[in-house]
Amino acid sequence: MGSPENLLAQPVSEAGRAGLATLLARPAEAVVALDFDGTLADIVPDPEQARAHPGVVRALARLAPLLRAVVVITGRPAETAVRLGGFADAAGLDHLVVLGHYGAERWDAATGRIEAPAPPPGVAAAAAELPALLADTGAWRDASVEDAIEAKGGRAVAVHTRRTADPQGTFDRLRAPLAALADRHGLIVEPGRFVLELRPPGVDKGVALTSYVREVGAGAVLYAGDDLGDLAAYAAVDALRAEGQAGVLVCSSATVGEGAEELADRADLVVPGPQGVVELLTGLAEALARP
Ligand SMILES: O=P(O)(O)OC[C@H]1O[C@H](O[C@H]2O[C@H](CO)[C@@H](O)[C@H](O)[C@H]2O)[C@H](O)[C@@H](O)[C@@H]1O
Repeated sequence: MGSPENLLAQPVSEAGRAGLATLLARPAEAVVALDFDGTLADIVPDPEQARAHPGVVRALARLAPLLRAVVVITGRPAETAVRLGGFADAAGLDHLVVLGHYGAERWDAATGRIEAPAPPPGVAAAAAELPALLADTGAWRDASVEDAIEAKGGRAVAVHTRRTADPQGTFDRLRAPLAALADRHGLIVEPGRFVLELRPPGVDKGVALTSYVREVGAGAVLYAGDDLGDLAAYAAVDALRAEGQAGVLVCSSATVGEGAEELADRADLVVPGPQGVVELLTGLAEALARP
């Protein structure tokens, strides 16, 4: 019989292989951190129709009890990710944490409660200007402006171009006007897969991940993501590795193109979308459960 590592796909980098070996040797010190859309949930045209890939809850429930912690870090509101993920009251996930809005919000399965700061000023005012701004671009002839705007619980507002006739062209044309709108209201623009999100500055997935790793005293971290917003978490894992911690960077290659190629280039391990992430999580659980 081979070693536990041999049950799993091998990272391409030396640092990734060392990170995986440490995670498997000392799982009680390890955190597995996961993005939601594109990593745990397949990309779909309507954000409200996204769901955790079948097998995610079962794979996480097998893995979580073997590790220090499992955390989901997402641009979605925490409540949305918990609902779309089916994470509430899931057996085996009683210590799951979901950090929503890039870390501004936190849901703990242990309490079922969400901690969230007051809604940031500027979001409501920026959102009120969006319909007219989007209509003026002329890009929404075949799609609805209302369907393009995701309210995100009043803490951010996202503009989706996936359902326009020219998703990339519309995305490119909107970058400058949305940056100006965000600036006028003290917000920043977070670009993603055919989405431009106006949100408050001051937090990102890297800040959220580092703070969580320190909170639980982890010595190893595996982070899996698929989009530009995950690059901050990649940088955080690189910084932790520079401090001597173990780290593995996983890219879920949910869809090719869409602007997130840098993630695949920087990853230690590329897996084919949420199905590949489920297989990786299941493989980790099986390797760790072996006597
Ligand atoms: O941090 P994440 O969990 O990856 O969330 C980032 C954004 O994901 C969502 O948009 C993406 O998924 C949609 C559903 O599959 C898709 O239609 C869209 O094109 C993608 O960009 C979400 O709607 C955004 O609010 C998140 O910020």
